[in-house]
Amino acid sequence: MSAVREQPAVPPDTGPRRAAAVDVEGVTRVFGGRTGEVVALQDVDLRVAAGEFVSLIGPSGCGKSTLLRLVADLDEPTSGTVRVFGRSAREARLGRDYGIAFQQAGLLPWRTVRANVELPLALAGTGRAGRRERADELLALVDLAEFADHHPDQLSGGMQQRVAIARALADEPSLLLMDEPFGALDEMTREHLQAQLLRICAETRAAVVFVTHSIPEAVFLSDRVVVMSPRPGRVQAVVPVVLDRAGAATPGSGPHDDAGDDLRTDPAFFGTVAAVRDALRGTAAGRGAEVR
Ligand SMILES: Nc1ncnc2c1ncn2[C@@H]1O[C@H](COP(=O)(O)OP(=O)(O)OP(=O)(O)O)[C@@H](O)[C@H]1O
Repeated sequence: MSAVREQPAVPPDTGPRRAAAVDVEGVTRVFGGRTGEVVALQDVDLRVAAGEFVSLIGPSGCGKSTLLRLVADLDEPTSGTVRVFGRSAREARLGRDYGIAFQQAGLLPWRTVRANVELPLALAGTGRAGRRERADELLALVDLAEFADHHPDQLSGGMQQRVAIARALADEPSLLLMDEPFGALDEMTREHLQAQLLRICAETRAAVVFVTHSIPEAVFLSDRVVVMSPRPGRVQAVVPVVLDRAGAATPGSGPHDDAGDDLRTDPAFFGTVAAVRDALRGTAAGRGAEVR
């Protein structure tokens, strides 16, 4: 446990100075309310390097979504700073530096599924033919090609989430902010999309900040798993994930072609799952953490 805790939430700066995808420094977020103040986050530091995949995990109410919302400039810290590729969170939002897929799909009900996926491309000025081609490619990726002309209310919750994931990927952002994007999906679809997400991130070199309640999901996807403590939310532990992803990606098997079964049965995978579980037990002892 102590070896795990010693891992920094801020990875060492290597090579020439390059802006981190996400740089959260000393962030506190206090919500005021009639029943008193809630310190959702206290003095949180988190640095996500360009191209790095970091998951946030922790008991319900520990501030994971709040942290993601601060990075996405959907909320502001009470104190501390948030920078995205060296810019303020607001500048990054205006510059569309990232794609978002949150728990609620947030699709526009009056647009077709294809038109929803095309939206970031339209904002980026991509021509009609290019938008359509890319949207259809992404809809095929999330197995929704035949629903391109449907409207969101004709789709199940899980299908809507998959549309939101396709939309988040449309403009090949260098940063993806994902809040339990696979939460409403069945296990097989979930594993398939996890593997697809890894493949896409490897191809596009996108950094990802990913909120989940699932320890195996966090370990399967991440370079580092950040374990947060219950209120006030803080970074409690950081568990590095060292898996032989390249070795598992042989043709016909591994995360690049199927659901990543080779990795999921690797002893190193189980060992890391156990390390995250231990870290969570440390943070959530007696508090009934909602983690699987
Ligand atoms: N807009 C708000 N106003 C008041 N309190 C809030 C607001 N948003 C979040 N909180 C509080 O901040 C704390 C952290 O909430 P947050 O949603 O970030 O937790 P979480 O770790 O994402 O939880 P879960 O795993 O259940 O989704 C909670 O106590 C919550 O009640």
